[in-house]
Amino acid sequence: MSVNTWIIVAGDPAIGNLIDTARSLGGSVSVAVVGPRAVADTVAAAGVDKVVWFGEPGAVPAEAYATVVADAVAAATPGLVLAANRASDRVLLGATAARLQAPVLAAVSSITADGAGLVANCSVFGGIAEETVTVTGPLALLLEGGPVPAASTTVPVEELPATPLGITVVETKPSSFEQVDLGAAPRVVGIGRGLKTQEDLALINALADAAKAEVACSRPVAEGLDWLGKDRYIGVSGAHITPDLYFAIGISGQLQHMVGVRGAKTIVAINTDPNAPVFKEADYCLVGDLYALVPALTAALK
Ligand SMILES: Cc1cc2nc3c(=O)[nH]c(=O)nc-3n(C[C@H](O)[C@H](O)[C@H](O)COP(=O)(O)OP(=O)(O)OC[C@H]3O[C@@H](n4cnc5c(N)ncnc54)[C@H](O)[C@@H]3O)c2cc1C
Repeated sequence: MSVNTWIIVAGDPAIGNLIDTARSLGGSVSVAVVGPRAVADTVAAAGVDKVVWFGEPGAVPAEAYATVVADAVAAATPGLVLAANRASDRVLLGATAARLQAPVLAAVSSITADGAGLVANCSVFGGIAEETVTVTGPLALLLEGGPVPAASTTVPVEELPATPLGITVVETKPSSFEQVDLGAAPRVVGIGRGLKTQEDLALINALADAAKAEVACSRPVAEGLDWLGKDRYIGVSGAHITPDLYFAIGISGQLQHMVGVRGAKTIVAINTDPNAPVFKEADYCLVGDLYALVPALTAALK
Protein backbone atom coordinates (compact mmCIF):
# COMPACT_ATOMS: atom_id res chain seq x y z
CA MET A 1 0.00 0.00 0.00
CA SER A 2 1.41 3.43 -0.92
CA VAL A 3 0.45 6.52 1.07
CA ASN A 4 0.07 10.07 -0.27
CA THR A 5 1.70 12.51 2.12
CA TRP A 6 1.44 16.25 2.72
CA ILE A 7 4.19 18.10 4.59
CA ILE A 8 3.36 21.40 6.30
CA VAL A 9 6.13 24.02 6.46
CA ALA A 10 5.80 27.18 8.56
CA GLY A 11 8.76 29.30 7.51
CA ASP A 12 11.70 26.90 7.90
CA PRO A 13 12.50 24.70 4.89
CA ALA A 14 14.61 22.19 6.92
CA ILE A 15 12.43 19.14 6.20
CA GLY A 16 14.91 16.55 4.87
CA ASN A 17 13.85 13.90 7.38
CA LEU A 18 10.17 14.47 6.56
CA ILE A 19 10.75 14.04 2.82
CA ASP A 20 12.68 10.80 3.45
CA THR A 21 9.84 9.50 5.62
CA ALA A 22 7.18 10.42 3.05
CA ARG A 23 9.21 8.86 0.21
CA SER A 24 9.60 5.61 2.18
CA LEU A 25 5.81 5.15 1.99
CA GLY A 26 5.80 5.15 -1.80
CA GLY A 27 3.04 7.72 -2.56
CA SER A 28 3.14 11.34 -3.74
CA VAL A 29 4.85 14.01 -1.58
CA SER A 30 3.17 17.44 -1.52
CA VAL A 31 4.12 20.43 0.60
CA ALA A 32 2.03 23.34 1.93
CA VAL A 33 4.29 26.34 2.65
CA VAL A 34 3.49 29.31 4.86
CA GLY A 35 6.22 31.96 4.88
CA PRO A 36 8.39 33.93 2.46
CA ARG A 37 8.47 32.95 -1.23
CA ALA A 38 12.15 31.95 -0.83
CA VAL A 39 11.06 29.16 1.54
CA ALA A 40 8.62 27.80 -1.05
CA ASP A 41 11.35 27.98 -3.73
CA THR A 42 13.80 26.08 -1.51
CA VAL A 43 11.25 23.37 -0.79
CA ALA A 44 10.35 23.15 -4.50
CA ALA A 45 13.99 22.20 -5.20
CA ALA A 46 14.15 19.57 -2.44
CA GLY A 47 12.82 16.56 -4.34
CA VAL A 48 9.05 16.78 -3.73
CA ASP A 49 6.16 16.36 -6.20
CA LYS A 50 4.07 19.46 -5.51
CA VAL A 51 4.36 22.73 -3.59
CA VAL A 52 1.52 25.11 -2.70
CA TRP A 53 2.29 28.52 -1.16
CA PHE A 54 -0.11 30.89 0.56
CA GLY A 55 1.46 34.22 -0.46
CA GLU A 56 3.71 36.74 1.30
CA PRO A 57 2.82 36.72 5.03
CA GLY A 58 3.96 40.31 5.80
CA ALA A 59 3.41 41.01 9.52
CA VAL A 60 1.10 38.02 9.92
CA PRO A 61 2.46 35.07 11.95
CA ALA A 62 2.37 31.61 10.42
CA GLU A 63 -0.29 30.54 12.93
CA ALA A 64 -2.77 32.90 11.22
CA TYR A 65 -2.83 30.48 8.28
CA ALA A 66 -4.00 27.52 10.38
CA THR A 67 -7.49 27.29 8.89
CA VAL A 68 -6.49 27.87 5.24
CA VAL A 69 -3.69 25.30 5.48
CA ALA A 70 -6.03 22.83 7.17
CA ASP A 71 -8.70 23.32 4.47
CA ALA A 72 -6.23 23.00 1.57
CA VAL A 73 -4.50 19.90 2.91
CA ALA A 74 -7.71 18.18 4.03
CA ALA A 75 -9.26 18.75 0.57
CA ALA A 76 -6.47 16.60 -0.90
CA THR A 77 -7.43 13.69 1.47
CA PRO A 78 -3.87 12.65 2.35
CA GLY A 79 -3.13 9.41 4.18
CA LEU A 80 -0.37 11.08 6.18
CA VAL A 81 0.42 14.68 7.19
CA LEU A 82 3.86 15.58 8.52
CA ALA A 83 5.31 18.65 10.19
CA ALA A 84 8.66 19.39 11.80
CA ASN A 85 8.61 19.62 15.58
CA ARG A 86 8.82 23.43 15.66
CA ALA A 87 6.42 25.86 17.37
CA SER A 88 4.45 27.27 14.39
CA ASP A 89 4.57 23.98 12.46
CA ARG A 90 2.97 22.23 15.45
CA VAL A 91 0.05 24.68 15.39
CA LEU A 92 -0.58 24.19 11.66
CA LEU A 93 -0.33 20.40 11.99
CA GLY A 94 -2.77 20.41 14.90
CA ALA A 95 -5.34 22.45 12.95
CA THR A 96 -4.99 20.16 9.93
CA ALA A 97 -5.29 17.02 12.05
CA ALA A 98 -8.45 18.38 13.67
CA ARG A 99 -9.90 19.17 10.22
CA LEU A 100 -9.05 15.63 9.02
CA GLN A 101 -10.11 14.05 12.33
CA ALA A 102 -6.67 12.42 12.33
CA PRO A 103 -4.72 11.39 15.44
CA VAL A 104 -1.41 13.20 16.05
CA LEU A 105 1.69 11.25 17.10
CA ALA A 106 5.05 12.62 18.25
CA ALA A 107 8.38 10.93 19.05
CA VAL A 108 7.89 8.45 16.20
CA SER A 109 11.00 6.40 15.41
CA SER A 110 9.61 4.56 12.36
CA ILE A 111 6.49 4.37 10.22
CA THR A 112 5.50 1.75 7.67
CA ALA A 113 2.38 0.95 5.66
CA ASP A 114 0.78 -2.46 5.51
CA GLY A 115 -2.44 -3.59 3.82
CA ALA A 116 -4.65 -2.31 6.65
CA GLY A 117 -3.09 1.09 7.32
CA LEU A 118 -0.07 2.70 8.96
CA VAL A 119 2.09 1.18 11.68
CA ALA A 120 4.11 3.58 13.83
CA ASN A 121 6.72 2.95 16.51
CA CYS A 122 6.72 5.73 19.10
CA SER A 123 9.17 6.28 21.89
CA VAL A 124 7.38 6.77 25.24
CA PHE A 125 8.35 7.65 28.83
CA GLY A 126 11.27 9.78 27.64
CA GLY A 127 12.71 7.02 25.46
CA ILE A 128 12.65 4.24 28.04
CA ALA A 129 10.09 2.21 26.05
CA GLU A 130 8.75 1.95 22.52
CA GLU A 131 5.07 1.63 21.67
CA THR A 132 3.75 0.22 18.38
CA VAL A 133 0.42 1.61 17.15
CA THR A 134 -1.68 0.96 14.04
CA VAL A 135 -3.83 3.62 12.42
CA THR A 136 -6.55 2.95 9.87
CA GLY A 137 -7.55 6.52 8.92
CA PRO A 138 -5.34 9.52 8.09
CA LEU A 139 -2.49 10.18 10.51
CA ALA A 140 -0.55 13.33 11.50
CA LEU A 141 3.05 13.07 12.70
CA LEU A 142 5.52 15.47 14.27
CA LEU A 143 9.08 14.58 13.26
CA GLU A 144 12.51 16.15 13.55
CA GLY A 145 13.11 18.36 10.49
CA GLY A 146 16.61 17.43 9.30
CA PRO A 147 18.77 19.44 6.87
CA VAL A 148 17.04 20.51 3.66
CA PRO A 149 18.12 18.20 0.80
CA ALA A 150 19.24 19.44 -2.61
CA ALA A 151 17.53 17.52 -5.40
CA SER A 152 18.26 17.58 -9.11
CA THR A 153 14.72 18.62 -10.14
CA THR A 154 12.53 21.58 -9.20
CA VAL A 155 8.73 21.61 -9.27
CA PRO A 156 6.67 24.77 -9.93
CA VAL A 157 5.28 26.63 -6.89
CA GLU A 158 1.48 26.95 -7.01
CA GLU A 159 0.20 30.10 -5.25
CA LEU A 160 -3.11 29.72 -3.38
CA PRO A 161 -4.94 32.93 -2.42
CA ALA A 162 -5.46 32.92 1.36
CA THR A 163 -7.12 35.13 3.95
CA PRO A 164 -5.27 34.72 7.25
CA LEU A 165 -6.91 34.93 10.66
CA GLY A 166 -6.78 38.32 12.39
CA ILE A 167 -3.41 38.18 14.12
CA THR A 168 -0.66 40.75 13.46
CA VAL A 169 2.88 40.93 14.80
CA VAL A 170 3.28 44.40 16.30
CA GLU A 171 6.78 44.06 17.75
CA THR A 172 9.64 41.56 17.81
CA LYS A 173 12.45 41.88 20.36
CA PRO A 174 15.53 39.67 20.03
CA SER A 175 16.35 37.56 23.10
CA SER A 176 19.74 37.99 24.74
CA PHE A 177 20.88 34.69 23.18
CA GLU A 178 21.37 34.06 19.48
CA GLN A 179 18.61 31.71 18.28
CA VAL A 180 19.54 28.49 16.54
CA ASP A 181 17.75 25.69 14.70
CA LEU A 182 19.71 22.62 15.80
CA GLY A 183 17.37 20.33 13.86
CA ALA A 184 18.74 21.69 10.58
CA ALA A 185 22.44 21.53 11.52
CA PRO A 186 24.56 18.89 9.77
CA ARG A 187 27.19 18.98 12.56
CA VAL A 188 26.67 19.78 16.25
CA VAL A 189 29.16 20.20 19.12
CA GLY A 190 27.43 19.46 22.44
CA ILE A 191 28.97 20.55 25.75
CA GLY A 192 28.08 19.43 29.26
CA ARG A 193 28.99 20.05 32.86
CA GLY A 194 32.51 18.82 32.20
CA LEU A 195 33.23 22.43 31.20
CA LYS A 196 34.49 24.32 34.25
CA THR A 197 33.63 27.94 33.43
CA GLN A 198 31.51 29.91 30.98
CA GLU A 199 34.66 31.54 29.62
CA ASP A 200 35.86 28.09 28.54
CA LEU A 201 33.04 28.07 25.98
CA ALA A 202 35.64 29.80 23.78
CA LEU A 203 37.31 26.37 23.37
CA ILE A 204 34.01 24.84 22.26
CA ASN A 205 33.22 27.72 19.90
CA ALA A 206 36.66 27.31 18.30
CA LEU A 207 36.02 23.60 17.69
CA ALA A 208 32.55 24.38 16.31
CA ASP A 209 34.05 26.99 13.94
CA ALA A 210 36.69 24.53 12.73
CA ALA A 211 34.09 21.77 12.24
CA LYS A 212 31.49 24.18 10.76
CA ALA A 213 29.12 23.02 13.48
CA GLU A 214 26.46 24.53 15.73
CA VAL A 215 27.06 24.60 19.49
CA ALA A 216 24.59 22.75 21.73
CA CYS A 217 24.60 21.51 25.32
CA SER A 218 23.11 19.32 28.00
CA ARG A 219 20.17 20.75 29.93
CA PRO A 220 22.06 21.91 33.05
CA VAL A 221 24.31 24.11 30.88
CA ALA A 222 21.24 25.97 29.54
CA GLU A 223 18.93 25.68 32.55
CA GLY A 224 20.76 26.31 35.78
CA LEU A 225 24.16 27.50 34.62
CA ASP A 226 22.46 29.61 31.88
CA TRP A 227 25.64 29.62 29.78
CA LEU A 228 23.72 28.98 26.53
CA GLY A 229 20.17 29.66 25.36
CA LYS A 230 17.41 27.16 26.12
CA ASP A 231 16.97 26.44 22.41
CA ARG A 232 20.48 24.95 22.46
CA TYR A 233 19.93 22.10 24.88
CA ILE A 234 19.33 18.62 23.59
CA GLY A 235 17.25 15.82 25.04
CA VAL A 236 13.87 14.59 26.05
CA SER A 237 12.72 18.06 27.08
CA GLY A 238 14.95 19.92 24.59
CA ALA A 239 15.87 19.63 20.92
CA HIS A 240 15.98 16.31 19.06
CA ILE A 241 18.65 16.45 16.38
CA THR A 242 19.60 14.41 13.32
CA PRO A 243 23.07 15.67 12.32
CA ASP A 244 25.68 13.71 10.39
CA LEU A 245 28.10 14.27 13.28
CA TYR A 246 27.57 14.97 16.99
CA PHE A 247 30.38 15.69 19.47
CA ALA A 248 29.34 14.96 23.09
CA ILE A 249 31.97 16.74 25.18
CA GLY A 250 32.01 16.55 28.97
CA ILE A 251 28.50 15.09 28.82
CA SER A 252 27.82 12.01 30.94
CA GLY A 253 25.23 10.62 28.51
CA GLN A 254 22.16 10.25 30.71
CA LEU A 255 19.13 8.82 28.92
CA GLN A 256 17.32 12.18 29.05
CA HIS A 257 20.12 13.68 26.96
CA MET A 258 20.82 10.77 24.62
CA VAL A 259 17.22 10.38 23.36
CA GLY A 260 17.76 13.75 21.68
CA VAL A 261 20.79 12.57 19.66
CA ARG A 262 19.72 9.08 18.62
CA GLY A 263 19.10 10.39 15.09
CA ALA A 264 22.77 11.43 14.78
CA LYS A 265 24.66 9.36 12.20
CA THR A 266 27.99 9.48 14.06
CA ILE A 267 28.64 10.34 17.72
CA VAL A 268 32.10 11.27 19.00
CA ALA A 269 32.31 11.41 22.81
CA ILE A 270 35.00 13.00 24.98
CA ASN A 271 34.94 12.21 28.69
CA THR A 272 37.49 11.66 31.46
CA ASP A 273 35.41 8.80 32.89
CA PRO A 274 35.87 5.59 30.87
CA ASN A 275 32.61 4.28 32.36
CA ALA A 276 30.51 7.31 31.33
CA PRO A 277 27.21 6.07 29.82
CA VAL A 278 27.81 8.23 26.73
CA PHE A 279 30.48 5.76 25.57
CA LYS A 280 27.83 3.01 25.22
CA GLU A 281 26.18 4.99 22.41
CA ALA A 282 29.22 6.72 20.86
CA ASP A 283 30.85 5.57 17.63
CA TYR A 284 34.20 7.11 18.62
CA CYS A 285 35.17 7.17 22.32
CA LEU A 286 37.93 9.57 23.40
CA VAL A 287 38.75 9.00 27.08
CA GLY A 288 40.54 12.09 28.33
CA ASP A 289 40.43 15.68 29.45
CA LEU A 290 38.42 17.94 27.16
CA TYR A 291 40.86 20.76 27.94
CA ALA A 292 43.58 18.79 26.15
CA LEU A 293 41.50 16.97 23.51
CA VAL A 294 39.30 19.82 22.25
CA PRO A 295 42.22 22.14 21.30
CA ALA A 296 44.00 19.17 19.68
CA LEU A 297 40.88 18.30 17.64
CA THR A 298 40.42 21.94 16.66
CA ALA A 299 44.02 22.21 15.50
CA ALA A 300 43.72 18.95 13.52
CA LEU A 301 40.52 20.16 11.80
CA LYS A 302 42.13 23.46 10.86
C1 LIG B 1 12.51 15.05 33.83
C2 LIG B 1 13.92 15.31 33.40
C3 LIG B 1 14.14 15.77 32.12
C4 LIG B 1 15.45 16.00 31.70
N1 LIG B 1 15.66 16.43 30.42
C5 LIG B 1 16.92 16.60 29.98
C6 LIG B 1 17.18 16.98 28.64
O1 LIG B 1 16.27 17.19 27.82
N2 LIG B 1 18.48 17.11 28.27
C7 LIG B 1 19.54 16.90 29.10
O2 LIG B 1 20.71 17.05 28.69
N3 LIG B 1 19.32 16.54 30.38
C8 LIG B 1 18.05 16.39 30.83
N4 LIG B 1 17.85 16.04 32.13
C9 LIG B 1 19.02 15.98 33.04
C10 LIG B 1 19.80 14.68 32.88
O3 LIG B 1 19.21 13.67 33.68
C11 LIG B 1 21.26 14.85 33.31
O4 LIG B 1 21.28 15.32 34.63
C12 LIG B 1 22.04 15.83 32.44
O5 LIG B 1 21.92 15.47 31.09
C13 LIG B 1 23.51 15.78 32.82
O6 LIG B 1 24.21 16.79 32.14
P1 LIG B 1 25.78 16.64 31.89
O7 LIG B 1 26.04 15.35 31.18
O8 LIG B 1 26.23 17.90 31.26
O9 LIG B 1 26.37 16.66 33.37
P2 LIG B 1 26.97 15.50 34.25
O10 LIG B 1 26.04 14.35 34.34
O11 LIG B 1 27.41 16.15 35.52
O12 LIG B 1 28.23 15.00 33.42
C14 LIG B 1 29.40 15.73 33.25
C15 LIG B 1 30.40 14.80 32.58
O13 LIG B 1 31.58 15.51 32.27
C16 LIG B 1 32.68 14.65 32.49
N5 LIG B 1 33.85 15.50 32.70
C17 LIG B 1 34.17 16.24 33.80
N6 LIG B 1 35.30 16.93 33.59
C18 LIG B 1 35.72 16.62 32.33
C19 LIG B 1 36.83 17.01 31.54
N7 LIG B 1 37.74 17.89 32.00
N8 LIG B 1 36.95 16.50 30.30
C20 LIG B 1 36.04 15.60 29.82
N9 LIG B 1 34.97 15.19 30.53
C21 LIG B 1 34.80 15.70 31.78
C22 LIG B 1 32.30 13.82 33.69
O14 LIG B 1 33.02 12.59 33.71
C23 LIG B 1 30.81 13.60 33.45
O15 LIG B 1 30.57 12.40 32.74
C24 LIG B 1 16.54 15.79 32.57
C25 LIG B 1 16.30 15.32 33.86
C26 LIG B 1 15.01 15.07 34.26
C27 LIG B 1 14.79 14.56 35.67
